[in-house]
Amino acid sequence: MNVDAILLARWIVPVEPDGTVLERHALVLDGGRIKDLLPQAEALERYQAASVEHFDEHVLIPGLVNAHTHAAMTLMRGIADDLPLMTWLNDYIWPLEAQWAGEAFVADGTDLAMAEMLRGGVTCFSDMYFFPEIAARRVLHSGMRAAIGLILIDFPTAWAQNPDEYFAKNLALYDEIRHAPLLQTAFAPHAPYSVSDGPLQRVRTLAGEIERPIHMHVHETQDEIRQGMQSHGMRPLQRLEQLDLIGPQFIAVHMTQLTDGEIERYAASGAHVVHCPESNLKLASGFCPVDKLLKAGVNVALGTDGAASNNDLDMFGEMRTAALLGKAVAGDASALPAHTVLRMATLNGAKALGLDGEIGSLQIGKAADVAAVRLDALETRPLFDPVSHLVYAAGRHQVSDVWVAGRRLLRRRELTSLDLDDILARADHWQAKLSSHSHHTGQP
Ligand SMILES: CSC[C@H]1O[C@@H](n2cnc3c(O)ncnc32)[C@H](O)[C@@H]1O
Ligand SMILES: [Zn+2]
Repeated sequence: MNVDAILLARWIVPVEPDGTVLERHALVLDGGRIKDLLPQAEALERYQAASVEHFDEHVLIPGLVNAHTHAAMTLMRGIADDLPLMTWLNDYIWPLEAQWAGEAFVADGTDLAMAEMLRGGVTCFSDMYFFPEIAARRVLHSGMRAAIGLILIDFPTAWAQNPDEYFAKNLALYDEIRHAPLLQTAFAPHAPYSVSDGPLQRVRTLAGEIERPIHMHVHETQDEIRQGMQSHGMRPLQRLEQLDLIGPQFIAVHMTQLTDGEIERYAASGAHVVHCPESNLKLASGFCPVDKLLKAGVNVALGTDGAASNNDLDMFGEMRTAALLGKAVAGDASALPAHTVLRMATLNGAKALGLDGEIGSLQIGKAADVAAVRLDALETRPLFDPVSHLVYAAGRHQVSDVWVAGRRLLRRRELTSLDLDDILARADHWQAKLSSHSHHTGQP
């Protein structure tokens, strides 16, 4: 039988149904999908491929899913460090965004983010940022897969002046890209402290009607809880429950402030969590009780958050931090073992986005979203367990190749769809512009 490609790999970690590591197997790709997964000799006997390639020092894994980011914020990497969330947002980030975050900023920042993510094995990301139609256009150009946030916030921005305009633009964007095979949309109301009840009720209704997830920052800091108690007389999660938002379509990002009762109710609701450990650590926001959530049955995915609070989009780093922090928070070295964390960074992200039928594991019939990671570097020798190395020892620079829907977007570390020199030149241009702003405002 004729197929597009056979990838002969030293190891393959399909992630589903369990933590099995397949040795010297072949991944057969055809028409953008995984056609087969079988021992190498059998693959070469059964299939004639346009391309047969050896990955003798590599492990093939499902493409990583960055389940929460603000892609264009790469252009603000390192501009406002060492601050707590609300000072960071109110005094630095929101004023900068008010001045600079227009169409060109979003296009250039999203390209920079996608170049960084592809070189780190990420094939799919869930984005939340202004001018989402521009991000969507850039994602289409790159060949990556993404869930584009249909954003909503109470205050006027360069993108929309009031809730009616936010909804009109979001629904027009949903309509425009609903048939693009690699693009999804998700409602993205910013946070409980920045979106009022009326617009949230409208999100609830629309999300039910057009069957889209709702992606929101929730319980990020203790301050958010205090403010919620003051303004609404209840904790933000309870308010969202009363607004009937919490259910299988809901994706709460951060969740560092949770009581045992809230964990129990959240698990029963079928809603998802995106854990962003590095952003939480850098902003000193708090600790998400990941082990408790997983044990309660909550689907917990992994995200980097934006590059202005992380300060990178490195899902390898995020996996390592999640594993180490998860153990410390649980007070249990057996919490968040390596395979669980790899699953959080792949299948759980896909599940949160409603894409687990399509991506997240190397299962026959799923889309061919794959990353090849070289494990012959001295930093990953000797090797007893490739999954252990992926989470605890490997770095993103060991990613050699990446495919999205069978299209090779990274070939031996070279980007094939994005022009790196041009992206870097545009990053330099924004560095110059934003530096003048910093001087003007006296910010660091
Ligand atoms: C409405 S577009 C997204 C909005 O979110 C801001 N943002 C980035 N990181 C965080 C975070 O960790 N918590 C809350 N808000 C965040 C970003 O700057 C945009 O204004
Ligand atoms: Zn965020």
